[in-house]
Amino acid sequence: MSAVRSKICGITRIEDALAAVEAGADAIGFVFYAKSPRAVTFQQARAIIKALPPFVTTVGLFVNASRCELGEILDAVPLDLLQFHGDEAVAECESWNRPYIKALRVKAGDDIAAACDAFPSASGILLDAYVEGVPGGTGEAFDWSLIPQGLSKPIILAGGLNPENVAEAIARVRPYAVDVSGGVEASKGIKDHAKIQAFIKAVRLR
Ligand SMILES: O=C(O)c1ccccc1N[C@@H]1O[C@H](COP(=O)(O)O)[C@@H](O)[C@H]1O
Repeated sequence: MSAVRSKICGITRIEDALAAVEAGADAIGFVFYAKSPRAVTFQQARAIIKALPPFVTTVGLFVNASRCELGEILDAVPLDLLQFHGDEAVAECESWNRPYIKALRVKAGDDIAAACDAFPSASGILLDAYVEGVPGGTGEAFDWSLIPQGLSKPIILAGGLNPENVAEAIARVRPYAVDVSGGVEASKGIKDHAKIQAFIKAVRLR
């Protein structure tokens, strides 16, 4: 099995971004969703990215953003990958001509294979927990046994992951990558560097 990649999401401070990179994270994520306690402005994200060494993937997370808002952010911030975490249709995700991943919020009865197939242009599909009324970043895990084998896209597993459960999650789901936000925080939007290190260590031990 090839190495499982990791993304630390909800970065709001330069020191947290550098701690994630130092620990070995492959990607860091910026939440451009005003209702999130981890929301960043484009100025914040730009300053953090400027402080990064090379070869770290920068991901911008959006939830049903307007074209105007998204366009302004893409003009201002050098993002490598877009993460659509709302109800965006495939045409909208594709329309920016940037690599993107699409988040699906999983609940019992969902046809995950069909949902993956609905986004053929996505670089990967992120599976997160479904929590009514909240688009993501809930800290809730979902039932990993709902994920079928042989999906058409690389799977990024998210939702309630933390240093204690990520190894089991990887063993059971065998995802391409894992994504964490709340599970490595000291408080909302502020990362705990020891938790980031423990998380990446657990990912790498798999
Ligand atoms: O982090 C947020 O605040 C957020 C807000 C809206 C949509 C998604 C959000 N985060 C993403 O949610 C998943 C799971 O997060 P957690 O580890 O359970 O806290 C992850 O992909 C985050 O990128």
